[in-house]
Amino acid sequence: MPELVFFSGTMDCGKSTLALQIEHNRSARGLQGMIFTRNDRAGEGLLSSRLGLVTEAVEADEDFDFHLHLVRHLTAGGRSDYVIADEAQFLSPEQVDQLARIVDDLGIDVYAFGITTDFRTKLFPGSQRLMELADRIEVLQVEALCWCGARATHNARTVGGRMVVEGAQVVVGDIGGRGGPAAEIGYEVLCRRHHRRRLTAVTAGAATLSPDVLPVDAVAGPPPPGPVPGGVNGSAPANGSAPVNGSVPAPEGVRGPGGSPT
Ligand SMILES: Nc1ncnc2c1ncn2[C@@H]1O[C@H](COP(=O)(O)OP(=O)(O)O)[C@@H](O)[C@H]1O
Ligand SMILES: Cc1cn([C@H]2C[C@H](O)[C@@H](COP(=O)(O)O)O2)c(=O)[nH]c1=O
Repeated sequence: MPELVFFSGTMDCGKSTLALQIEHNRSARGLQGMIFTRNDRAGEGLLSSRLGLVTEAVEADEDFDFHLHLVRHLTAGGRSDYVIADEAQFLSPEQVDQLARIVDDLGIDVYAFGITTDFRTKLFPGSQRLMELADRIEVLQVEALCWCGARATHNARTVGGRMVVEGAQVVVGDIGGRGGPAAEIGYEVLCRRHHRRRLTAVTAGAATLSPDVLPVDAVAGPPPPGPVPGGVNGSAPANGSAPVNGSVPAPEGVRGPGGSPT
C-alpha cells in the first residue's frame, strides 16, 4: 500500500541525510525516484546533507504542481517508483495535498522531510498539512542536542548567537553563527526550557542556571528594547532569562521566500 510519510525533527537531526540514504538504497535496487526540494541551503535544484552528500533535485517553487509534474512525466513514458520531497516545511498546504494525490491516485510512495515548527515554535503551513494528511509521521531517532545536553526539540533563530523572535517565517540559513558578527543570522536547536527563556549557547555563557529559578514570565516582562546590556559576555538577569533584544531585524542579504532579501 503506497504511503505518504512525513519524516520530521528539528534542524540538523539528519533529515536530508536520511532522504539521500532512502534514495541511494532504492536506486541501488533499480528503482527510480523523483527528488524535489525547495530552498536548500546548497542552492537551487540541490538536496544536500551536512555530511557532505548532495544530489540534484527538482526545485519546487511556490507555483509548482507536484501532481501535474508526475502525471506529465508518466504520460511521457517516464517512470517513478517513489517521490522524495525535502524541506517540505516550505510547501504550501495545496502542494501537500498534491503529494497525497500522488499516493492515492498514482499509487506512488511519497517521503517528505522537514522541520515542523519555525523559530517562534509555530507550525509551518506545509508541516501542519503533512501532519494532517500523512499516513505515518516518523520522528528522526538521531536527536539533535541543546547546549545543555537535553534533547533539542525547538529551532531558534539567532543573530550573532542571540535568539530573536521577530522576522519573516522563512529565512534560509544554517545552524551556527555562534559568536560571529553581530549581524550574522543563524539557527540553533534548543530544548523547550531554553527556547522559552531565549537562552542560547552564547547567552548561556553569561548566565548560571539554577534548578529553582522562577519561571521567567512570572518575574520579568518582555525584553526591553534597545541594545543588549553587557554585550555577548555581559551578565544575565539572575532569573536565567536571556539578555536578548527580541526584535533584531534580519540583516540585508539574507534570503527570504523566493530568494528575495528580507
Ligand atoms: N562532521 C560530522 N561527522 C559526523 N556526523 C556529522 C558531521 N556533521 C554533521 N553530522 C551529522 O549530520 C546531521 C545533520 O544532517 P542533515 O541531513 O544535514 O540534517 P537536517 O537535514 O535534519 O538538517 C547531524 O545531526 C550529525 O548527526
Ligand atoms: C527554524 C526555521 C528554519 N528555517 C530554515 C532554515 C533552513 O534553511 C531550513 C531548515 O533546514 P534543515 O535542513 O532542516 O536544517 O529552514 C526558516 O526558514 N525559518 C525558521 O523559522
